[in-house]
Amino acid sequence: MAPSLHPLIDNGINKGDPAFPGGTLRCRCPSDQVVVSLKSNVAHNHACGCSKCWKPSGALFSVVGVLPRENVKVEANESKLHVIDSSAVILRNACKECGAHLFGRIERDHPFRGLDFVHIELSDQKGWQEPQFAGFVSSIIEQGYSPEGMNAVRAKFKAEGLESYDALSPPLMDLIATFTAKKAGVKFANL
Ligand SMILES: N[C@@H](CCC(=O)N[C@@H](CSCO)C(=O)NCC(=O)O)C(=O)O
Ligand SMILES: [Zn+2]
Ligand SMILES: [Zn+2]
Repeated sequence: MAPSLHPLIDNGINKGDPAFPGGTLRCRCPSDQVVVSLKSNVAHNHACGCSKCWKPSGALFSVVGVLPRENVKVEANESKLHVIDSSAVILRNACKECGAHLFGRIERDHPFRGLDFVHIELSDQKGWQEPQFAGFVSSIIEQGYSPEGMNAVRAKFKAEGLESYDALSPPLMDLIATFTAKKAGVKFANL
């Protein structure tokens, strides 16, 4: 049987609406949900196989995108949120009761500081940007997925139209490298 990558990918990807203005995320509690409003669509939405991003049960990957942190606002039940690992680069604010991650924020000097990481499956609205690529694919091995199954995982992403990377997509890796180079005072030239 083909592995379950993520419910938003397994049965075909629904294209988002480029004009989608944003919407509301709710945690998975049956009542007193944590509610977060997002005032824009997400960008760089991707499947992530890393060990820290929140995955629905049974899925090998999370689906996570970014948007400017000023577009993210907790509207209800903020007291239920806690940071699950304060030593991580991305401070993931999760519901203490249901475990859903509402947003991840970076406070340290980092190329993605200013962007929050969110899971649009916590919204029941349609139009969010569809997944663009799969990142940190090999990381699922670190969580116990058999290395022999990796060809099937990458083939399934390909069949759904997504490239697999073992870190992030080339544009994001270029952003990280540019940040690192500028910080080190590197001068760019066409060598
Ligand atoms: N093999 C590791 C990789 C973890 C990792 O570097 N994850 C990335 C991507 S998360 C969203 O794309 C990252 O930036 N992590 C920073 C953080 O998680 O705070 C593993 O699987 O853990
Ligand atoms: Zn909850
Ligand atoms: Zn991740």
